[in-house]
Amino acid sequence: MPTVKYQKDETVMGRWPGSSLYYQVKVVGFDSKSQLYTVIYKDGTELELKEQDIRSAAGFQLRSRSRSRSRSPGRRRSRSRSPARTTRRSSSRTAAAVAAAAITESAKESSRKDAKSTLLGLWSPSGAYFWLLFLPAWVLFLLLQVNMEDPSLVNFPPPLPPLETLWDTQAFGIVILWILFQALLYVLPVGKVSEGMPLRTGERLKYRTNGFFAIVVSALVAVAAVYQGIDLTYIHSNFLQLSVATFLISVLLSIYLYIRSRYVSADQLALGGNSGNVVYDFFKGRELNPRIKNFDLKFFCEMRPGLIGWCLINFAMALAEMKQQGLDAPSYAMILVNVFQLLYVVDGLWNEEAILTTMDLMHDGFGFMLAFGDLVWVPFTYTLQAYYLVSHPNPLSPLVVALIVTLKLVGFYIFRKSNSEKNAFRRNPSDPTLSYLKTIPTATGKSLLVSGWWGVVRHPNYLGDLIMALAWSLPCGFSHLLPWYYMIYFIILLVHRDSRDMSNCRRKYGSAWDEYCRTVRYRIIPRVY
Ligand SMILES: NC(=O)c1ccc[n+]([C@@H]2O[C@H](COP(=O)([O-])OP(=O)(O)OC[C@H]3O[C@@H](n4cnc5c(N)ncnc54)[C@H](OP(=O)(O)O)[C@@H]3O)[C@@H](O)[C@H]2O)c1
Ligand SMILES: CC(C)CCC[C@@H](C)[C@H]1CC[C@H]2C3=C(CC[C@]12C)[C@@]1(C)CC[C@H](O)C(C)(C)[C@@H]1CC3
Repeated sequence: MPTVKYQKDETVMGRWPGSSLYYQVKVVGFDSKSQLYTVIYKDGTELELKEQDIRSAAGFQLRSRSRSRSRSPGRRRSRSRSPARTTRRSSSRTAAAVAAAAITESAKESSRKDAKSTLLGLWSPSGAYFWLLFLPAWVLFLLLQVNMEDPSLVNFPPPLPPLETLWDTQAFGIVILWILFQALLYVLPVGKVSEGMPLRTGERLKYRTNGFFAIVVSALVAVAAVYQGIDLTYIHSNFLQLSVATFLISVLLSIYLYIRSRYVSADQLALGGNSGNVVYDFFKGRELNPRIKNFDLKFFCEMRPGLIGWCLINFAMALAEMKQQGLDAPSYAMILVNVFQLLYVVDGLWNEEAILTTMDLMHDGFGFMLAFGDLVWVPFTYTLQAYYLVSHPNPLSPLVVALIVTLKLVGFYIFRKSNSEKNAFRRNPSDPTLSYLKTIPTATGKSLLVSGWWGVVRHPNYLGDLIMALAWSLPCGFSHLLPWYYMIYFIILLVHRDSRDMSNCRRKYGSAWDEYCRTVRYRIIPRVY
């Protein structure tokens, strides 16, 4: 290739199509007719790139550096502290360092865009201050409401208990013991070891996916505790204290996560949460997969203490209902809420491997938002329906029970089938059992499903999840808005996640994504949204 800019076998930086990310690639050829270079990425993906999407490795690094230098003094200070950056500086000519520089620059650029452009500034730096204060206050508000005879949004401010009663050392100890117990179950060499999706470095992390084992052991321990005379209704009567203790743990964990993220190499950072704004980055999380040896903190927190805790709390609420209302068995409504949510959690743990292809695991950093979400938000707000039923009975006829069960099963079917279809396809695109599905190839080498569940709407799994959420609220009746809180929150969460995912996919897949959106027109509800 005598007249072309980049030579065969040269190592250069190639732009990932549809994104602003540059990765190290090797030039394998040039087609003078189309004026396209064929390049090969480290993971073996071969693509054709235009000259303007390629930069020389050395030039790229010089540009990245000079661009960063012009930034705020705050950022200049942090440069000299981070070991990742020290590595880059000391071995500036190595290809790995150039790749790290590229990733840091892209991560920052993507973070800055993210920080600027999202829904109502929700995840903007100033939004982060708001959410940091609002989320814990909102949980407190809900928990104070649910105990009232007539919970209502207009009870504002709800009567606050004396501040000193919110702290309880015993409650703190119980939460710590619970987390340690779950950690112990997680590290036991029982169950399968699964591989995560390839990281930017091409590496695949290993995860012990023994969540089903963990919930079975936890259930046996809970039942044994009841038979030993341990009063689990303690959870109901000390709910506020338990939630405050867990909140404190989530804050300490987030501080630890933020500090450690300052010392990891650039390729371990998530693409969001690295804007340079401390509060925003603390909130969104900087490190993609924080691990202590093989112990994956994000995976553990997302799948274990909060999720299994949710079921334990529901069970305790059923016992509290029997105690408070003098029943021999829980009410139909309480049984439905317990069984439905238990099924949801058990299904998540049974298919634990599938979590490895979700947005949180693949793309999001681990910071306050997820730590708080996993440890506090899930167990203390997703249990509101069961908590509500303890003091607000809602008798159901067998016909209504049958209708609600049918609705739940329909939702569950859509949710499970669609998630399994995508998970199986992402893990093995040439899986013979999926060969009947139509796909669109993308420039990244990955394809998009355009038939089957993912051809009905762009997020069939959200549709199933929403139908299930409806079935969780119906048993509580229509007297108050509070048990419908989950449904309302969930609509907002999923609509926001959908739009976040849409823009990420557009950035990743470019025109192939547009084609997918033209073919599959609706996002979550066929013909409606
Ligand atoms: N209960 C709760 O609080 C709660 C909250 C949130 C989510 N969830 C549930 O958690 C599950 C995971 O949700 P998620 O938000 O992580 O999103 P998801 O729908 O599991 O994942 C989105 C990703 O799937 C891939 N994808 C999208 N369209 C595709 C297509 N046509 N063909 C192949 N791959 C495609 C894309 O990633 P790649 O192309 O990069 O693979 C996209 O980024 C869902 O079932 C959701 O309902 C529950
Ligand atoms: C407002 C914030 C505090 C929002 C925090 C969001 C998180 C609580 C959720 C984000 C992804 C969610 C999720 C599950 C639980 C809730 C989240 C962590 C999940 C583990 C529930 C069980 C399911 O089967 C699931 C594994 C599919 C699911 C994955 C995503």
